[in-house]
Amino acid sequence: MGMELAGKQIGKRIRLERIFDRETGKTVIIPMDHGVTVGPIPGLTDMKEIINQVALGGANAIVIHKGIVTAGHRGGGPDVGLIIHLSGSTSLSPFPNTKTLVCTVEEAIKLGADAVSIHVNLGDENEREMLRDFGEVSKKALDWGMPLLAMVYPRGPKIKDSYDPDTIAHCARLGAELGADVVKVSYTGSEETFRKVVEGCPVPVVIAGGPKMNSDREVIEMVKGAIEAGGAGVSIGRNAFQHANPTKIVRAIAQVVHKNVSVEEALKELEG
Ligand SMILES: CC(=O)[C@@H](O)[C@H](O)C(=O)COP(=O)(O)O
Ligand SMILES: N[C@@H](CC=O)C(=O)O
Repeated sequence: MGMELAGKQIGKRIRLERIFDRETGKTVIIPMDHGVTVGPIPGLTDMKEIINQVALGGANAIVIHKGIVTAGHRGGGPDVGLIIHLSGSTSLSPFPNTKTLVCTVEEAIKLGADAVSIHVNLGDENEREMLRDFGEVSKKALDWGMPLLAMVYPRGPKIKDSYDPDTIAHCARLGAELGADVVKVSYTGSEETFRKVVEGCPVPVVIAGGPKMNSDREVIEMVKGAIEAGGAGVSIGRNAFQHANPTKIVRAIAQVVHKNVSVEEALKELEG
């Protein structure tokens, strides 16, 4: 291995340590990029405040768009890893599932990013463009020693069940094969089926949260299932920032992710 390649790999490793807990090797990521997709939804009005609340709960990293970096930087409080999202699309578009690149790896570096993320929807009519973008971004990320998180979801006319375990395993595997350091996919609904996703993917897998659930128990059970299956953590947005007490729910999730506490213990944390 030449010096140049070794140097790049140490860059990725150092940055990954800012978004993964160094002791547990796991992560609690809170994505807050929804403003681009659906506008200023509840929970994401005051970005400084919500970033502070999830950081106080022990989040390891947040995902935000480039323009929010300045607006959301607190300059105080517990540090939280910064993942800048490179993809965008809106619910207003005739092609809401076609993501386009809205930021570059170089811009993210200038903004202080610890990692970048990209979103690809498999099965979309414009899948080929998103795959081409993915390949180009992963090359740039490797060149710059910048960790890459890939959010890969099955969304398109041929997708009958976007939670089908084999389809989600395909999404995770594609993320790793195209050069992501971490992949984020939907939870398959059970520990047993999610284990197959993890086993089929050579890089860490984290779960997305999905729409706001009806109870804390549902959220915690999902996190527990993912961790028991060998998942590397979570990337949960709405179920964290739309919770009545974001700091508490993030703390409870972090207890499961990093300490593997039981569902009951985590729920007690929420009551306390
Ligand atoms: C806004 C999005 O497009 C989502 O994919 C978001 O980035 C995400 O990571 C998931 O957030 P949840 O609210 O947990 O579904
Ligand atoms: N590391 C930064 C990320 C956001 O600006 C922080 O914790 O404030």
